[in-house]
Amino acid sequence: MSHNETSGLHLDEYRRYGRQMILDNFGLPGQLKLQQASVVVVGAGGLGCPALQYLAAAGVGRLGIVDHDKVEISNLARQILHSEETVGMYKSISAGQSIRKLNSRIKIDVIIEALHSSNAVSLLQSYDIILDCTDNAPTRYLLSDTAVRLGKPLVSGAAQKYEGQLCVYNFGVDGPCYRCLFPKPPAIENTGTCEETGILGPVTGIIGNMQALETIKIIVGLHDQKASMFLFSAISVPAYRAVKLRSRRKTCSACGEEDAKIGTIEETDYVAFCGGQRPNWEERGLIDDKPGFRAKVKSLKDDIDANGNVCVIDVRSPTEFGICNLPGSRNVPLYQLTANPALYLPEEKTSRIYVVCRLGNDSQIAADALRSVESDIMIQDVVGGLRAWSEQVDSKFPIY
Ligand SMILES: Nc1ncnc2c1ncn2[C@@H]1O[C@H](COP(=O)(O)OP(=O)(O)OP(=O)(O)O)[C@@H](O)[C@H]1O
Ligand SMILES: [Zn+2]
Repeated sequence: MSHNETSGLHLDEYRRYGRQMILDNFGLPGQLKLQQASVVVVGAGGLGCPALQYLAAAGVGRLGIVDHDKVEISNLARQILHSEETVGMYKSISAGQSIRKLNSRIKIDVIIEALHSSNAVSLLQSYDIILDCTDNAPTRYLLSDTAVRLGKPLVSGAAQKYEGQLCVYNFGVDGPCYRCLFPKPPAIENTGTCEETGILGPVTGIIGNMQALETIKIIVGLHDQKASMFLFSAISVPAYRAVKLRSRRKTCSACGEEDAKIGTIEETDYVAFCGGQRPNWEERGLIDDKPGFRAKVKSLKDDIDANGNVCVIDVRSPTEFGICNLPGSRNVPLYQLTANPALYLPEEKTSRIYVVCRLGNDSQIAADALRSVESDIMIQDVVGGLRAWSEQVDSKFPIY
């Protein structure tokens, strides 16, 4: 294939990209800007897949894909670069393969790593634009702080249930960062994952596509550089809303004036900032260090096998407890337990209490509450809950 020396595009690429190149204010210069641009997409899930797909198709010259997770069958309803054949494969590899088939000219960096405060700057610094396609609060703050530190725009997407949001942070003369808008992390109860709250695939498709669109606009120079937040709700009329945003906050601890500043990214504990650990963050490799307060399902099983009767408190609702439960476990719904934890300490002598729920989040709250009234007994929540029990210990235990 011949290369057009004067323009920098291959001859076949005129045909390939012609439909976008003939647009007003796009032209050959726009296409060349895309070709020379580098974009890193953090998270190759519901948002990352469509974003990557359109960026690759449009001819962005270099794409980085950061994700440490593997493809699961439950991802296929929305994470459209993965397929039945790539279940079990690392998402970065699976997504990389898909977009490679779509566009063999572009450079693709497959990065199988979780973004932590220790590696964020080094992994992201060589790209022009950063896309936040992740799903958890610590990573959102980490990405925003890193974008501020590196002086790069952050195209951030979020989607849950029937709703989605899109915003470009740290862009333009005085565009705000994520911390300007959300100085405090969301309450822990409001940070559920798609697994917990549900999500409709096309909603992530819309937001992920818009992330690609905003990115292309920034690269080509079509973006008005005014800060706004785009809100989508599939079941509202109208479905779309945009809110103008104020400029950078002078007192912002990340992008504001010197004296209000947070410490370095490397020194910041983003998980602690977001209110402490959620078991699924640990399970999903988002946390480096592990506290002594939790038990893996396998150690609960070993304890039951060795000692027969162990003390297990199940904090799900009675209805859920009625669907399935661990033999010998005692049902104390979360709200009841947290209202008066002392009431639910075991009468018989025991050295250890396990607290379990469906997915391993409520149990952590309950274990904290029990610890606040009892310090002699080892109180542990069961990481991953009954879901993990079914997946790792007893495949006949129902998953619902
Ligand atoms: N710190 C991080 N570093 C790298 N990738 C991350 C980080 N945090 C989240 N991700 C990735 O972002 C993606 C988010 O996508 P999404 O929520 O659609 O997927 P999921 O977590 O597989 O879904 P589900 O909640 O249904 O299990 C995941 O693939 C996840 O691994
Ligand atoms: Zn800020």
